[in-house]
Amino acid sequence: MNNTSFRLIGSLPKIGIRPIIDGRRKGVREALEDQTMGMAKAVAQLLSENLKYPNGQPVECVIADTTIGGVAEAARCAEKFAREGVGVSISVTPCWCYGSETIDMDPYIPKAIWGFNGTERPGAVYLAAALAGHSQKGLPAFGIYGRDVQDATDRSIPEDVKEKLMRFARAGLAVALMRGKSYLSMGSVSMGIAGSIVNSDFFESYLGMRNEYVDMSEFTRRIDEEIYDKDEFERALKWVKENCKEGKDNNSPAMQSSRQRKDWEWEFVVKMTMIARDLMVGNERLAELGYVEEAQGHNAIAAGFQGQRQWTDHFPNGDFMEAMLNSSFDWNGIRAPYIMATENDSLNGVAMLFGYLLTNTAQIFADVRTYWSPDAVKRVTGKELTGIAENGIIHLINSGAAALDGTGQQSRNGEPVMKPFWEITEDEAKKCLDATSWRPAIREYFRGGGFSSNFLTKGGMPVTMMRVNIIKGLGPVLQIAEGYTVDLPEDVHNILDKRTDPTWPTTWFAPRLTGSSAFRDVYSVMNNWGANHGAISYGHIGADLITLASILRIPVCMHNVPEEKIFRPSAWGAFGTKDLEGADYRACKNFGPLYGKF
Ligand SMILES: C[C@H](O)[C@@H](O)[C@@H](O)C(=O)CO
Ligand SMILES: [Mn+2]
Repeated sequence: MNNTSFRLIGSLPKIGIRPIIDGRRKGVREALEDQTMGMAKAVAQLLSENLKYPNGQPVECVIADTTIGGVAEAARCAEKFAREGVGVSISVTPCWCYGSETIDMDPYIPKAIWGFNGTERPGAVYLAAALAGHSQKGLPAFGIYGRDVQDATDRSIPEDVKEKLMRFARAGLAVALMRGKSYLSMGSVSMGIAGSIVNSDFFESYLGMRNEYVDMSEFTRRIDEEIYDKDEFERALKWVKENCKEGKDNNSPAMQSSRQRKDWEWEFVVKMTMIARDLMVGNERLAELGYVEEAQGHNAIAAGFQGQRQWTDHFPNGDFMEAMLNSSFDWNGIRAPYIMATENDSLNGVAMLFGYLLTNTAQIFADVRTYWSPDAVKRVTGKELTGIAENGIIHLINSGAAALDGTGQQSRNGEPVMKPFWEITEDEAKKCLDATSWRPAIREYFRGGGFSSNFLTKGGMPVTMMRVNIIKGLGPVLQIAEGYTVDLPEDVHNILDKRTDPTWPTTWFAPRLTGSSAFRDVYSVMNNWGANHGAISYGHIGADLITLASILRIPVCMHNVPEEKIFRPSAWGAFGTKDLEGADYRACKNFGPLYGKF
């Protein structure tokens, strides 16, 4: 296991816990000290036992030195949190306390309040008063209030409260982790794809991120001038020869490259992979080799590679680089994935980043290529779609950036999964590699050659497809479709796959239908998708995405998450409670992007 790959600059954000108390001494406060601090400790324990940073370490919680009964203690807490690098705050209280005198006023820190549901003391009354204060001051906060009354002596956290604490903490940490990091654009706009017109106003205002841009000629420079670790290169090439099997060449004989050229292409794409990684996060070895500036990297938590067409018309394509970096393993062992968008589609890169930061798992990048209705499948294969595929399927397929974790060759309790890197075994990494062949790139598309990863995702995995789009005059919106990967009968798969580019990785996706609007049927899901790409994350993470989007003030324009799981700041209720989607738009517009005007 190797956790050095998440080596971005900036310490990992902690979760700050603020125990809030009734400030009246000589009876009230003293009687509440233990219970209040007890709640803070219980929340800290819950979160640090259950949440992990992208490097696999447990999330760190910091509790204020004292309970907070008034503004002086609130200020001391804020000072401690700033010193400790707190990025997310949770206030807890079992009693009445003084709203605006005690709340967390930092506008950039996502915040939640848990008000104990008891009646000896009115924790819920404080919760309501503090949330009203937050709303009135334009500092939206999440309210957490257990469904069932607890006894004053009960130190446990009820299940419904746990679920909300965890959902808020995962989303809040994602916000804090991306802040101050970069999206590195390698190259420019790919084939006119709007998502690769990288929009720094969006990254700065909505994500608190910055943009770095390098020309793809930087790859040529580093290859020609040998600005990479040559020892690592030798090791990497040997590993690639042993672990990455070259697949059948689908090019016509006249178009096929010579063995000698293919061997050169392999060396070239391995170098590209190392160089892209070094550009993203730096590499101390380069400083030892005399390249001190290059050793720094761009502090990139996500990146994109233009590839098509100027690069791929001449040089080997970026498929190997993108697929390997997005995966949880390479010649350096099992490690955190690097988030990289193909075709420099930064908006899909952001969706991948959301999925990654919420789950710590590798992501699939794909074209949302074809809706196959049951009738169309019947017509071309003579077969009926059955089971979860019975209403039709969507073919997710793109050369490039799908992580090899997307083969579905990792497992938990006998089921296919995509795991955080620290849970992946050597055997599972090997299985993902064995399930992948590297097919010489189709030269009609990729004149410079290269190798495309080819695999078929195992069916039966719960997954979430997501996508950010920017709409002029409105700003960014998020789309979410939860569903499952599907196993098709082999003959059906072969007929459908051969109609496309069978050298690319395929995921058959069946969204979960709700019977209404965009989820009326599978066709409507495809028809409502806002762009050519989607990012696919393991698990049903739609509820977490909705919480995350609300913190960033990105409205969700399409989702199939059950209403009881939707958790947004309490102020959202003031924009309407009947039509949650409309209320989300109004609330996001009213509060505006977290980091300032778009
Ligand atoms: C090879 C082709 O240009 C593909 O890369 C193209 O269909 C896309 O992926 C567009 O998003
Ligand atoms: Mn594409």
